[in-house]
Amino acid sequence: MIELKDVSKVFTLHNQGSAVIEVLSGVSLSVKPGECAALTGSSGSGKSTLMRMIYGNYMAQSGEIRIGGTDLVRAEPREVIRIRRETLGYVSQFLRVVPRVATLDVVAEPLRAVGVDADTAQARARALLTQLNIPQTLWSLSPTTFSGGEQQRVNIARGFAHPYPAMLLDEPTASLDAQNRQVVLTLIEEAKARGAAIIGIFHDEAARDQVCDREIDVTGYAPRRAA
Ligand SMILES: Nc1ncnc2c1ncn2[C@@H]1O[C@H](COP(=O)(O)OP(=O)(O)OP(=O)(O)O)[C@@H](O)[C@H]1O
Repeated sequence: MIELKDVSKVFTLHNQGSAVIEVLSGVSLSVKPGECAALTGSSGSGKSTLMRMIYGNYMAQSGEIRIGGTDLVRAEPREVIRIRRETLGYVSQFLRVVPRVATLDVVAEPLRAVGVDADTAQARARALLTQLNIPQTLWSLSPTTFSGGEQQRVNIARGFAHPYPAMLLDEPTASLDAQNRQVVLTLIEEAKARGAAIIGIFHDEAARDQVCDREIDVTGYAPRRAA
């Protein structure tokens, strides 16, 4: 479902004398439906960079990034947007708050975007917000003024609303209390059970051990330096 072949990433810092930072080279990996792989490796090894390339936020210099058969490295922007809407979900730690939109609609939106009717989408949003312990009194308000932890949970609810066949999770349990952390781990296990292919970054080792089937050490893709 998620397949990378010989992917590399070089940053060129045009505002700093065109300094070149080689981060990753020769990344080849494949994650099957129902499988969760954790990206590991030391700080600065390129875990977030790899995740952002798979989502299409960073351009890969070479190689192929296939999501359900489509190569995102060569896809038209319109196709990338379609894949993000239908196939590839991304859950980060932070909610990009949409001004003036009620929390219930923020969470239901990914389902509405793929054509699910309003009642069904809102029912799913209500179930997720309840599961993630967001008080009902907040559902009709915009999450702009919510606490950091509440925004994070709204973001997780939104990220799990649509059953994406592929998902990227960036520290989904960071800074959650024990109860909500367990809810997120259950959502990940449910996503795997329905066949989602998942790649995640988890600094929370116990969470990683509970939901991930294997680890991919990104340090192994450091570019070879000339001696
Ligand atoms: N937008 C960017 N422009 C230039 N360099 C970048 C950019 N993003 C990341 N880098 C560089 O790429 C390298 C890898 O960074 P990245 O954030 O992917 O590491 P990481 O493994 O996720 O680290 P951490 O565990 O500390 O979050 C670092 O040396 C960083 O400076």
